[in-house]
Amino acid sequence: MRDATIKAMAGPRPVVLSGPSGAGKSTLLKKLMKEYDSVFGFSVSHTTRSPRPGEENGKDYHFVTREVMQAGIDKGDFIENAEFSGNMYGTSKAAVHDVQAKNLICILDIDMQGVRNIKQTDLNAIYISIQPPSTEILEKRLRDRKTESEDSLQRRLRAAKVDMEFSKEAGVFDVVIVNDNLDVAYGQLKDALLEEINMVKKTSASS
Ligand SMILES: Nc1ncnc2c1ncn2[C@@H]1O[C@H](COP(=O)(O)OP(=O)(O)OP(=O)(O)O)[C@@H](O)[C@H]1O
Ligand SMILES: Nc1nc2c(ncn2[C@@H]2O[C@H](COP(=O)(O)O)[C@@H](O)[C@H]2O)c(=O)[nH]1
Repeated sequence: MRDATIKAMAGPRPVVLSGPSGAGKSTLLKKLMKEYDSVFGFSVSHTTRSPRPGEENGKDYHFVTREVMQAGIDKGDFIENAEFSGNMYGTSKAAVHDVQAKNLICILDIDMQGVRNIKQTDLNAIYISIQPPSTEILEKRLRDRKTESEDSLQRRLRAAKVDMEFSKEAGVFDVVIVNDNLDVAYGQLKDALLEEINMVKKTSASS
């Protein structure tokens, strides 16, 4: 079992969104956070990749060097960390703590290595996999997003194949959503989280 420091902040169950790069995790979670801004809070990960146009340091990610990230890992500041497509990514204890301290549902957007590692903590998360309708559509979405070099795109597509198999493993995910039509997928995501959403709304109305 990994470090259980986070357990002390027991509140609503965190939500882990995972799935191939380009499947639509950020798109869905941004919609969710817009509709329920007083219910969800985003766990801001650290990464060594460069910011994309429009991404803000401290909001989308904490953009750091490998040296800074490794020092934080060595100090025990991270719940989990992974290497993905040539860059380091990780969830700090502070990122989750900051959201839970506000009594919000903490959303983590992490890859499958992160899922495996978070599963070994006391976080008691709800695990949701966002999958693309097909690898062809995934590739088109990633290309159209225009954020990746050809090398990064190919690495992400290779990782996607493994991820798509991982999503079929029994007992890993509570819900698997195929993000074909965005509105349908968003409806399924809301349905999966309805109980938690209502619980947080009820708690904040009574306090
Ligand atoms: N249902 C959908 N139909 C068509 N396009 C979509 C749909 N969902 C998301 N997209 C588009 O696909 C692209 C990838 O989506 P998004 O960036 O949300 O993926 P992601 O899973 O968060 O990727 P990453 O893990 O790399 O951050 C974006 O350009 C987004 O606008
Ligand atoms: N294990 C972790 N994976 C993470 C974290 N933050 C993001 N991610 C995943 O990385 C890929 C690529 O993200 P991108 O923003 O460069 O497209 C994607 O699958 C994310 O889910 C993290 O803290 N830990």
